[in-house]
Amino acid sequence: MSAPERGLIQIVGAAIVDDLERPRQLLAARRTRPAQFARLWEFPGGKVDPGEGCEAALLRELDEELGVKATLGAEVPGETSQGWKLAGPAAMRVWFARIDRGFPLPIEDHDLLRWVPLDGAAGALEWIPADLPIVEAVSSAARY
Ligand SMILES: Nc1nc2c([nH]c(=O)n2[C@H]2C[C@H](O)[C@@H](COP(=O)(O)OP(=O)(O)OP(=O)(O)O)O2)c(=O)[nH]1
Repeated sequence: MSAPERGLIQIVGAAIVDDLERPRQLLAARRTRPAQFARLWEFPGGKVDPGEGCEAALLRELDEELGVKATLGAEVPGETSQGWKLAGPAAMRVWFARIDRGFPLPIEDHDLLRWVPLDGAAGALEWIPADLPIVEAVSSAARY
């Protein structure tokens, strides 16, 4: 996995879908903090720890935040090697993911989880603004 470059904070996020082969539904999570993002919807995930690989970090975050063991599918490629540019000095790599074990619950950082149809997902919820192009890319990557 590529190490963080040029001081950008590396974030990883999961587009959890009902089925990696024929995705129809996306699992969105509503943040509780900080104030600027509270009540906005996002991809579960978080910061990559120093020395940690991006995919390992994402699997760890999904376990901590939602209580699930997941398998990652394809990456949703962003504009840079560090993924999609977020607000501030941060970028997020995003992978499709499928839950293998556990029922997803908002254990940490979220107060609600919701499955939304991939078709129209960007308009279905109030996403973190930086996530909108990512949600659109996820929806179109899943179209077949
Ligand atoms: N997880 C996640 N973070 C996002 C998304 N979009 C977006 O702008 N962000 C921002 C919000 C935060 O500033 C940052 C992620 O940090 P975080 O707070 O989730 O990471 P963490 O759980 O490891 O945090 P912490 O324990 O160090 O506070 O990226 C998204 O879709 N998912």
